[in-house]
Formats: sequence, structure tokens, C-alpha cells
Amino acid sequence: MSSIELKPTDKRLNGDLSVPGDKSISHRSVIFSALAQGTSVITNFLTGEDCLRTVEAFRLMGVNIEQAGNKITVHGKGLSHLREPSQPINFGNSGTTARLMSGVLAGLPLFTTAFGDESLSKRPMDRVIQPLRVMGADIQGREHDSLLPLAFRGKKLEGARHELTVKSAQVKSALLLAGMLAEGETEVIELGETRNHTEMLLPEFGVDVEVEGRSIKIKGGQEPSASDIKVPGDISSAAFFLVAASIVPDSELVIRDVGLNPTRDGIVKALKGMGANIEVQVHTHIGSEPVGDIVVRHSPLKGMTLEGDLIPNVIDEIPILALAATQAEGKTIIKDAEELRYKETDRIKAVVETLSLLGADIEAQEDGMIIQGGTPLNGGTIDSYGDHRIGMMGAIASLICEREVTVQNKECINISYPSFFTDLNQVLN
Ligand SMILES: O=C(O)C1=C[C@@H](OP(=O)(O)O)[C@@H](O)[C@H](O)C1
Ligand SMILES: C=C(OP(=O)(O)O)C(=O)O
Repeated sequence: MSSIELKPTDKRLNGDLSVPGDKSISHRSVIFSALAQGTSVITNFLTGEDCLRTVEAFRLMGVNIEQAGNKITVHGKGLSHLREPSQPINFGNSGTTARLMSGVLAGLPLFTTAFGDESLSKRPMDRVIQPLRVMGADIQGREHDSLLPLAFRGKKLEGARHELTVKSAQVKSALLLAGMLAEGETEVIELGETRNHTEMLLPEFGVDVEVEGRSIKIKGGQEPSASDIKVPGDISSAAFFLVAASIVPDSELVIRDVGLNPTRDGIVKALKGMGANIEVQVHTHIGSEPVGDIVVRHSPLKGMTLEGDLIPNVIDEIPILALAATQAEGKTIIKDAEELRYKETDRIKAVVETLSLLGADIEAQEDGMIIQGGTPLNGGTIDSYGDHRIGMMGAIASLICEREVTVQNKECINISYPSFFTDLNQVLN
């Protein structure tokens, strides 16, 4: 495990930046194309460790997937050609791989086992296992079938109607994938809106999905057909730069070709609500996903309350939003965000401990945190907790700290943003 020392700087962020491909769309592109008949070419694929776990899972199932930089070519042979892996699948650190693949593995006539790293092995899997069982799935796991490792005795499932009890795009997607492979119709009724990439992207692969408000229906027995996908830039990665340019004086940055799906652009809404100077221009659509450029300039921020329906939309951006709040005038309250406790680490605890150590006035709540803004940050040695988003938040915090910041265990940043430090150095001047 290595650390990085980040010295105090008076540099600002300036220029143009393209962030790597969207993590959620990259995962889904591989899954759908690996289940399809024919060759799919995926460009601007995120080569972060998490998405490569999804690639590896399908390689173990006999799918030929070639990688050249951030382009992957998936030679799908259709559902009937997938073979039983001869070894356990390693989901690594990736919750998205674990949940979405659970839906797939439960519904294919194969026996598979899967495990994850220390962090993933603590994350709840019963949220997908329980509803999959309603469809007839045979899945076993540790701690009364709630944790990895898991064993799947896959089979033909039966469609079902699910009313979700958790606001989770991963759970929704797992059930839709299982539904696509099952007999009959599956309906998923969401508890609240979550990212809708599965519903948006499946039709690109020729799979019919019916969306009406919070209800999503999919007919069973559908096999995707190959499709070429260009993955838009990841707004969750862009978020680190949106906050950095907002809080570092004299900054002005253009972030190009970012995915602006309305179920993902809450970071822009939240920062604008805090007074950030952000302009967004949608210039194209990739499939049905809006894509555009974001211009962000330094600006004074004010505190606000982040709650309710906005939370699932910014769930991965809350650590970096908390950093922004430390620099805002007044109080920021983040609530309804208990889901943060089930991420790569308990992100309420990790954010509060990290920002407190740097000198912020921040207090944990059961379902969020309260931040009294306007405190200068000092510096010090912080731990990423093995969580990419905490590591990147710490690195961005160093830009406004009075003393050096050491971020320990920085490798985890490769999970979602392998070129993070290169990109940061490129725009710091
Ligand atoms: O579906 C997805 O691609 C994701 C959904 C979210 O998780 P939950 O569904 O657990 O909220 C998010 O935190 C994760 O980074 C990616
Ligand atoms: C929570 C995250 O990912 P996952 O659930 O896929 O591990 C994340 O990327 O912040």
C-alpha cells in the first residue's frame, strides 16, 4: 500500500479536461454485449479495476473479450454458449459487478461461485438474493445467505413483481437482468428514482423494456443483440473537478463529453444550489444518454440541505460534496443518506473522520452529516479506507489545505479513476 504526499499549493485549476468513461454504463455495456449474439465494440470504456472485474467474469464464462486501451471488443455468442466457469469468479471491490452479475448468474443454467475483497465481503447481498429467490433462484451465501462468497445453482427463473424496499439501481438492474432471462414478465417498482442506465441501454441491445413512472417491466426470454457503444464521461469522476474548481480561487475549467443523464446530474443541481458557477451544455446524445460540456468557475458557496429524492442521484458524490460544504458559508445538512453506510466503506464515518482530521467542523448523523462551513483546512495524514471516493476527496482537499496532506493507501483510486492524478496535474497550473 503506498501513499502520496500532496504539498500545499497556490495553483488553480484551469483548461480543458475529459474524464474517463462512466463506470455504470461501462459495466452494463460489457454485461449486455457478453450475453448477446455477435460482436460489440465499446469505446471510451472505463478501464478501472471494477469494470475489469465484470470483463473477467465473462471471460471465465468463455466469452472472448479483447482490450486495446479503452476500447473493448466483446465477441458474444449468445446465452446458450456461456459456459460454467472452472474457478470462482472474483468480484473484487465492485458492488455493481456483484449485484448485477447475481441477477445474471441466478438465471443461467450454470453452477458458479463468486467472492470479493474484504470490503465487498461485508456489503449486503441479501438485497438481491431475497427478491431473486421469489423468482425461484437458488443462491447460497455466508451469514444466512446475506454475504459473499456466494454459490449460484442457476436455472430458468420465473418472472415476478417486485416492490423495492431500497433505493438501489444495482438491485433494480439485477432483477431486470434476471427478468430478461426468466419465463414470463418481471416488473420492478422502485421506491424512488435511481440511475436508469439499465432501462436506457437495454433497448440499444434490442431488448424491450417498458417504463412507466416508477414501474419497469421486462418480458422474459429475450436475448440481447450486439451493439456498439461509446461510453460518455463519468459525471461521478467529473464531480471531483467540479468541486475543486468551485473551491480553489481563480479556477476555470471545461470538462468535456460528460454523461448528463438526469438521474445522475444531481451533483450539478446540488452545487448550483450552493451557489456554484456552473454552465452545462448538452451537445449530443449517445444512444438516449445526453452528453455535454460543463464549465465551472471558482465561486463562493453557501450551505444547503441535501435530502430526499436528490440523494440517490448524488449518492457517490456525497464525499466530495461534503468537502465543498466545509468551504461554504453556513450550515449544510445531508440526510436520508443511510445507504452511504453500505458502500466500499461506511462513507458517513469515513467522510466525517477524514474531514475532521483536516480541521473541518462536521458531525455524523445516523443517515447523513451536518457540516458547519467556512473553516480553513489544515492538513495531515489521512487514510483512503481503501475507498476510491474517499481517497480522491482527500487529494482534492489538499488543494486548499494550509499544510501537507498525505493520502495513505492511494491505489484504491484505480477502482474508478486510474488517471486521476495525471488529470489533476494536467489542469493544475
Ligand atoms: O447501478 C450502478 O451502477 C450503481 C448504483 C449505485 O449503487 P446502489 O444501487 O447500491 O445505490 C452506486 O453507488 C454505484 O456506484 C453504481
Ligand atoms: C459505490 C460505488 O461502487 P460499487 O457499489 O459498484 O462498489 C462507487 O463507485 O462509489
